Amino acid sequence: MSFEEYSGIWVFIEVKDGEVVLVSLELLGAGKELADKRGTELAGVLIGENVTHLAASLFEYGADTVYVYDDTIFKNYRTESYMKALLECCQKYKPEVILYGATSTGKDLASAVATDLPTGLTADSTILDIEEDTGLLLASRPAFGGNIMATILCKKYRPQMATVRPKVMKALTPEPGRKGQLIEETASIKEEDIRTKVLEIVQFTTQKVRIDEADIVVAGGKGLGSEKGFQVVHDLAETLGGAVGASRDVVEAGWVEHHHQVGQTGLTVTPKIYFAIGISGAIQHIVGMQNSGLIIAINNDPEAPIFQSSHYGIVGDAFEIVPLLIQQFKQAFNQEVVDHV
Ligand SMILES: Cc1cc2nc3c(=O)[nH]c(=O)nc-3n(C[C@H](O)[C@H](O)[C@H](O)COP(=O)(O)OP(=O)(O)OC[C@H]3O[C@@H](n4cnc5c(N)ncnc54)[C@H](O)[C@@H]3O)c2cc1C
Repeated sequence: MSFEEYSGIWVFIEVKDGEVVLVSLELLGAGKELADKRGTELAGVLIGENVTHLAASLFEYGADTVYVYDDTIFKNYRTESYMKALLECCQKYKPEVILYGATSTGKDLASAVATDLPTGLTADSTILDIEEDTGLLLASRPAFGGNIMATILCKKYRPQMATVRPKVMKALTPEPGRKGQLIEETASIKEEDIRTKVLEIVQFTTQKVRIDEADIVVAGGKGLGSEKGFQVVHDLAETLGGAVGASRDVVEAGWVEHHHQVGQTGLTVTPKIYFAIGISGAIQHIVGMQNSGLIIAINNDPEAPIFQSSHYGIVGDAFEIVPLLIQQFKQAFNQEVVDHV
């Protein structure tokens, strides 16, 4: 494999409900730094139905080139169709690096593309850098339960690929009117070649805010005793406009659905504030929330491991403390409203 043929930093642009998802803009910001270091171009790969108009905002967020696959076959995300488009684009233009958001779509697509190319893939990266002279991508991520940062290299294959957690990188300030090169492509895949059909998309209507996109996550654990006891978590989340998270034991008890679960076998969250209420702090939970901006734990056991991973700890009974917090937050918000009138 001749590495000289490969150049350019690419970002897979994820589209949801007709809009570019935030992590793709964050990756354009991160990708721009890598592209500048290598003196190469930054490109986005935009796949979907009726998506071509979105390219304009990608140029404003730093993309020099946008490759577009706009076709009804890409209406809903399906691994086979998106993989085929991206593979063909890779084979034609040979990028040095491809970045994906570590979302369920990004993770699925990246692993399929990596297997088919084949090349290496670093999952859930939180730091990206590149060697200016060799173009070797340095993708770092927490390993061994967050105790070390591992920097993973792909020395033998191109393109190098990484998925990156949402809310870790920063999007550039958009430059209104900035222009780039739009390249419209057509993939050779046909509907009859695709084994999966999307019959229905079911929205989770019970969850007002997604936990992996929320700025505030209020998570509760088995220490709350019952589904009724867990209501304090819903109450605090509602007061703060946050999302409800949970430990696996809570999900297994059936108090909330699996899409609330934080941790190794649930979602990874990086909110600005994470409340852990009645959660012991098992390593499988910690790996899913340890990169939160501010972690506040409430637990009646002063020796609970969760306190070692928290910025603030409140030792006491959640059923006494959480209602007091709700009361204080409500008073503070009311005061703010009064102050603004
Ligand atoms: C392969 C594998 C994968 C796993 N994946 C996950 C995962 O993704 N996410 C996850 O969360 N777990 C996961 N687990 C389970 C994990 O190991 C723990 O069992 C689980 O996180 C414990 O849940 P908990 O903290 O809610 O309950 P507990 O460990 O029972 O802790 C309850 C806590 O509540 C406190 N408490 C009790 N009463 C009160 C009160 N009135 N007020 C305040 N505090 C109180 C207690 O002191 C205790 O610290 C996984 C396990 C395995 C083996």
